[in-house]
Formats: sequence, structure tokens, C-alpha cells
Amino acid sequence: MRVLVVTAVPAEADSVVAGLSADGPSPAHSLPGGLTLRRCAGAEVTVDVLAGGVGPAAAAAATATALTASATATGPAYDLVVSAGIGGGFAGTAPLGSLVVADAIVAADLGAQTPDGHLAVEQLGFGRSTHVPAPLSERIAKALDAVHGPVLTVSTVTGTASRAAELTARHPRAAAEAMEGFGVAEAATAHGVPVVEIRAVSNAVGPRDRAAWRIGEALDALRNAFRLLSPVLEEEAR
Ligand SMILES: O=C(O)c1cccc(C(=O)CC[C@H]2O[C@@H](n3cnc4c(=O)[nH]cnc43)[C@H](O)[C@@H]2O)c1
Repeated sequence: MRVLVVTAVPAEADSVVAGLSADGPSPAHSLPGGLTLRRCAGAEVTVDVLAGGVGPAAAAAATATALTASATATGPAYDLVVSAGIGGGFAGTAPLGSLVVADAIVAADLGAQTPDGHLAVEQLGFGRSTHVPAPLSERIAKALDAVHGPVLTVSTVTGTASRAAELTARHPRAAAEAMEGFGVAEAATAHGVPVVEIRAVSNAVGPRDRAAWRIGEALDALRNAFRLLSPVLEEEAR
């Protein structure tokens, strides 16, 4: 089984690699566009880890580049794509340091603003704003003891109580927000590869408070998530 993990920044990729391979080697492979894949090979599963940039567009471009570069004449080389990194947690659902596995990957700001509120692209008559993750996501959530709920993809980090309330009103079950999942999912779906999203909560979704961010703790939680994910993937591959 081959898995592609896409993070936004190198610090997140480091946590993923550390969780997957403890202190084993993770050889690097260059991709077009100055991207670098790090490979973690297990008994049955090979995981390539890519830091693709911040935001849905960078994430989609990097994921598509990796998928295109690896595709063979008979189809995609990867069996699963994982969008992973830190994220904001919605109050009462995903506290700081917790893990969220998406049961829906939602482009929360893709659509149109109207005097009566947001219209998603489906309501405008084109495109999609939600991807349904691979069924495996439920087993992953259990193994990671993670919240299993919608993860919103936004282009602008929420920084006010009113924006948080608006998102919660539109997505009452939302567990986390981040900036890449939907872009990764668009690229994976275009290549016919199932996708999941895993987030470690570094901050609360709400009024901006940089002093309250816990990025170090979230990166530790991300490392632990991939330590726990390894046996799930090995089992899936058998
Ligand atoms: O300057 C701020 O107020 C601010 C608040 C939270 C995060 C940021 C970032 O620049 C990090 C963006 C980066 O990390 C993911 N992330 C982490 N927390 C959130 C969030 O609450 N909402 C959206 N994205 C978040 C995101 O996926 C990016 O890769 C700045």
C-alpha cells in the first residue's frame, strides 16, 4: 500500500515523519516545483510525506504534482492521500491538543455572500463544497481516539467570535478548521484516490489570541497520531 501525506509546512511534515519512522531513515525525493517528498517505508506500507504550502490552492497544486509525477500507465501509484497538520478546534468539540479526523471535508468559504447569508457553490448551481473521506477514516478516528467530525477548509483563519458563530450556524457539527484539506481532497479525487484529513488542534476557533496558541503541543499530538496510524495502515494493507 502506498500513502501520500500532505502537510502545509515542514514542521508538520517533520512530526508526521517522526511518528511514522521513529528514528529510521526517510530518504528524500525531488518533485517538480521545488517540492520534496520524504519516504517512510514499513513492512507493507510506504508513506511519502510532502510539505505542500499553506492554503487550499498551494495544497491542491502540490498534491496534484505528486500524484501526477507518480502515476503509472495503469493508474494512480497511491492508494490513499492524507491531508494532515495543525488546525483550529471548535469550542466544546475539539480542545487544544486533541485530534480531529474529518468525516466531511468542507470548503466553508467557497460560494457567494448575500444579504441573507452564505450560499454554497451547490446552491449557485456549480461545483462542490464537500468531499466525503474514505470509509477508513472512521477506523482511524477510533484508533487515534480522535473527534470524528467535519473539518472546514478556509482561506482566512477565523479571528472573531462573530465569524466563529457564523461558521457554527452553517456547520453545527464542525469540529475543526484549517486551510488545506479541501484542496488536497480536490486533487486526490481528480486522480481517483481516496482521501482522509487529520488535524491536531493548536488553537481555538474564535477571537484572535496568539498567546493562547499551543503549536508545540499540537505538533506533538500530530506525531503521536501518525505513531498510532501506522498499525492501522499496515492492517489495511494486509
Ligand atoms: O495570525 C493568526 O491569527 C493565526 C491564527 C491561527 C493560525 C494561523 C496560521 O497562520 C496557521 C495557518 C496554518 O495552520 C493551520 N491552522 C492552524 N490553526 C488554524 C485555524 O484556527 N484556522 C485555520 N487554519 C489553521 C492551517 O491549516 C495553516 O496551514 C494564524
